[in-house]
Formats: sequence, C-alpha cells, structure tokens
Amino acid sequence: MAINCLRGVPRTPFLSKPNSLIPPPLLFSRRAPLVVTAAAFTPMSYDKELAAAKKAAFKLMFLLYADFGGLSVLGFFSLTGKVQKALLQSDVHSKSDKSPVTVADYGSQAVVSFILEKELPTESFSLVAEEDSGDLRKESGQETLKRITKLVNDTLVNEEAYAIATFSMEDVLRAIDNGKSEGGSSGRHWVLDPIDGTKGFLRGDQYAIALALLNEGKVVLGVLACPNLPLASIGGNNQHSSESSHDKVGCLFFAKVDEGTYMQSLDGSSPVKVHVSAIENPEEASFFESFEAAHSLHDLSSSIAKKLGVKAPPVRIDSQAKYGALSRGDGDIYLRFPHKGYREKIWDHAAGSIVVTEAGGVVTDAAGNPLDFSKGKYLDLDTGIIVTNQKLMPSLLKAVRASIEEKVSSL
Ligand SMILES: Nc1ncnc2c1ncn2[C@@H]1O[C@H](COP(=O)(O)O)[C@@H](O)[C@H]1OP(=O)(O)O
Ligand SMILES: [Mg+2]
Ligand SMILES: [Mg+2]
Ligand SMILES: [Mg+2]
Repeated sequence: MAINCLRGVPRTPFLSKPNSLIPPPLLFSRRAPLVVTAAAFTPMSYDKELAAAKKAAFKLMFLLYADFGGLSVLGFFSLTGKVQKALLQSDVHSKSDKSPVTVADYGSQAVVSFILEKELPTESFSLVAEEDSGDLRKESGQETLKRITKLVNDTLVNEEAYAIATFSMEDVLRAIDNGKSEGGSSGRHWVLDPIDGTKGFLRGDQYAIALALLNEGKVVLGVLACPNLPLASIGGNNQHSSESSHDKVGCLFFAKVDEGTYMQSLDGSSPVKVHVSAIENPEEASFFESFEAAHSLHDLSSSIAKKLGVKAPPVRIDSQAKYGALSRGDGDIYLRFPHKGYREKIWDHAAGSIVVTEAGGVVTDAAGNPLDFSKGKYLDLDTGIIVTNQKLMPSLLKAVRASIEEKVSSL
C-alpha cells in the first residue's frame, strides 16, 4: 500500500453549576425568583484564559517557525531563523523512557508557564506538563540549561510589561517545575505538551505546541499551534486551499467549549471557523495515523480501514497536528493504537480532542467511551483512541471491534 508521508511542511453558552450555597427551595420560592437564577447561572467565557494561551502559543510559533525570514521584523530573534533552528535541533537528550527531549521542549514549557502566570495573576495556577527539570539540575545539564535560558530570554525580550530584565537559570528551572501538578477532577488545571511530536520536530516534519485548560475534569479550552502545518489542506479534499495558501505553513487552532473551533495563521489575518468533514461513505474517507510505527499499530489500522472499505492510503504525520488537520476536514478518521503497556498522557490529547469535538467531531477510546481527563496525568482507556465525524463513528466502531477481536483470537 502506498504511504503518503508529509514532510516539512455561540451555541448555548456554558453554564456553571447551580450555586450549591443556595438552598434548593429558595431557588423556586416567590420571594427571590429571577435574581437568584441569574446569579446561579453565570456563563463562564474563558476569554482571558484563551487570550493568554494564544499569546503563549503564538510567541512559540514565531520562535520555532520553520523559515523565520519574513518574521524577524517583529524583533523576536537575535539569530537568523536557520541558525536558531539548527541550534534547537542539535541539542537532543534522551529521557528515562528513551524518548528525545530538546532545548525547544524545555524552553517552550518555561515560556508557557511564565506567560500564563503573568497574564492570569488573579487565578490559582496549576499546570500539568510533560517536562521536568531533573536532568537540567545535574552538572551534565548546565550547558543545556544555559541554552534554554537564552531561548526564553530571546522569546520574552519584548515583554516589558512583565517587569523582569532577564530570566535567570533558576527562574527557568522554577517555571519548568510549575508543570508538576497532578491534575484531577476538581478545580482548574492547565495541561501542556510543550513540543508534541519531538521526533517530528527533529526531522523537520510535523509537531505541535498543545495547551488546554481543564475545569472540574473536563477540557474547556484548547490551543494547538502547528508551526509546520500548511495552511492548505494536506488531504485530498483541499477545502481550505487557495493559491496563496499553498506554500504557507503555520496554523494555530483554538477552541472553547460550546463555541466552535477556529484556525488562524501567522500573518495576522482573522480566524476562520473550521468543521470536520461531512463524509458519510467510508469508501471516500481517508485516515491519519502516527508517522512512527513504534507509537501506533499500523497493521491494526490497516485492518480497520480494509473492513470499512477505505480506499485512500494512510496519511502518516507526527503529533496532535493530526487532530488539527482532521478538525478542518483534511481527512476523516484518526486511528491510534499504542503498543501494549504504553499509557497515554492527558497532554497528548487534551488540546487536540477539544479542537476536534468543537469542530463537530467525536473522540473516543476503542470501546466508544469518551476520553476521561479527570484521572490525573494518565488517560485510563480501552485499547486505543479513535476520532472521526458523527456520521462515520458507528461504522468505524464496528470495524474497530471486529479488527480487535480478530487480532486477539489470532494470538
Ligand atoms: N512509545 C510511544 N507510544 C505512543 N506514543 C508515544 C510513545 N513515545 C512517545 N509518544 C508520544 O506520542 C506522541 C506523538 O505521537 P505521534 O506523533 O505518533 O502521534 C507524542 O506525544 C509523543 O511524545 P512527545 O510529546 O514526547 O513527542
Ligand atoms: Mg516527549
Ligand atoms: Mg506528546
Ligand atoms: Mg512533548
């Protein structure tokens, strides 16, 4: 089978829970009817939170953008883009699980942590994020820490409002360690994958900065910045492409609960609302899966695609860019079946899942259950993650069940 590998390249407002301090009979009494009801159902807009998350993601997009040439006028760079990019990609370390981590992963986590704290000073700050400072505190991590600190200072150089002349190495370590929260089902928690798809980043392929906010265990907003994703569709449908968008890369997706999903480019143009594809016939569908065979069972995906009658070859790309691409209808299905023993983390799916669901799609585990982000940093799920539009989901679930049963009985 030919493989398509991409390279380089208001509905009802959200209502808060009724105020539990108000005794239930009073809510319905004649003495205080309307006032209580209005106070009890204050809509939560998350406007401030979204603005802060977008600010952080845009800054990182500009910084990590594949070809900085046209953007240096904005004053974010002390180095030319190509040199900076080479530096970011050259300092690669291996974590205890053997996965790679770079100056960009650490730097991105520190920048997001600083910006959220500074932009939202009145809110209690909890961040569940992928990286920690353990290796950077060792003697062997000092050179890397210096590079990260320079990257953070270069990124935040124009932020006079933050009233910090320069960030020290200790400031950077503390900002990274802000990400140690465990999350859970109560209160608010930011969820961050500072570079999702580090392997794609290192290859010059797809990667994403993925930031989401949980409230009472539910994802209420998500921002997904994909610096290498073309503005034009990467699927066969090409519904968002125009002459000028063909060569442009750099897409930022954002979504708030019950308010839809939007996509914005780096050139300052207005956001456009996006929707998942409306395809109903699986034979016309195309599907995304991991570029890395070690991240997802490609043979299981191809068995599912065959059962569904999907004709197009898989589109294999790294990171949550798959969720972004699916949210604008570039493809119709995303299949993810990690190898046995792998535990999915919430930062690998929180932003992507709200971007897809607010665009009209459905995200479930292989048994059809919605993803539960309230259990701490891991997702506790059945076998894998499947994503598609509402029309295709019933037949996709049937094909997934049949393929998994076949696989189990062949063992
Ligand atoms: N062995 C693994 N199986 C599945 N996913 C993995 C594995 N190792 C790392 N990942 C994570 O999977 C995601 C990328 O998957 P893909 O590109 O295949 O969709 C990333 O979040 C990556 O982490 P990271 O954020 O460190 O890059
Ligand atoms: Mg990683
Ligand atoms: Mg990740
Ligand atoms: Mg990561």
